[in-house]
Amino acid sequence: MFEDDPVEELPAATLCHLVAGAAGDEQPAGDDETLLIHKKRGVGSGQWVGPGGKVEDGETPRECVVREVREEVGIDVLDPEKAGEFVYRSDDWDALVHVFRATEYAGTPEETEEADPRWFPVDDLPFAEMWATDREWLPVVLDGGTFRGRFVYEDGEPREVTVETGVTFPGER
Ligand SMILES: Nc1nc2c([nH]c(=O)n2[C@H]2C[C@H](O)[C@@H](COP(=O)(O)OP(=O)(O)OP(=O)(O)O)O2)c(=O)[nH]1
Repeated sequence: MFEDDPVEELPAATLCHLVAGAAGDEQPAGDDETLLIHKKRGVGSGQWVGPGGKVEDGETPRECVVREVREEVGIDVLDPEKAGEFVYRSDDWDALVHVFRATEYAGTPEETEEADPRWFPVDDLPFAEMWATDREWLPVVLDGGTFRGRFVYEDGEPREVTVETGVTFPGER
């Protein structure tokens, strides 16, 4: 899928999708829920997204996602697992985005300068206020699956949407 795209030259970024059930004291009650943030600044501000951000020099994507979740909502994710990756291209920002799924965390999500966190039922997500193409892959990730994708936006609209599910990430957990 990335054959004609020099993805290794793109800046790397991450997203974390935390899925929690009714188990454990600090987990929300009821069926599975997932933590989204209402992003206050940066790429995608004003939308509901998974916490995450840009990978810094010398950092692995897994280290980045742990740091970004701590910075944005004040919790530690304990078991981030690679669940997907996609190329994102637009008029003003290109990236290779590594998507992680996690089920274990320590702490309580709190609002920060960057983000307002909220739990959503996994089957009732605010897609109208999310990136248009997230609906193509987020249900797969929340259901325990994997994907690879390529999304090209022009004038804020998706022009190219390609998703392959059931992929593997050799060398990743
Ligand atoms: N949900 C979703 N997130 C996306 C898409 N494309 C895309 O780049 N992102 C995410 C990946 C990163 O988490 C985020 C870009 O990084 P950021 O602006 O949050 O970076 P940062 O926290 O390091 O912030 P900053 O210091 O530059 O302000 O946008 C997309 O199509 N869907």
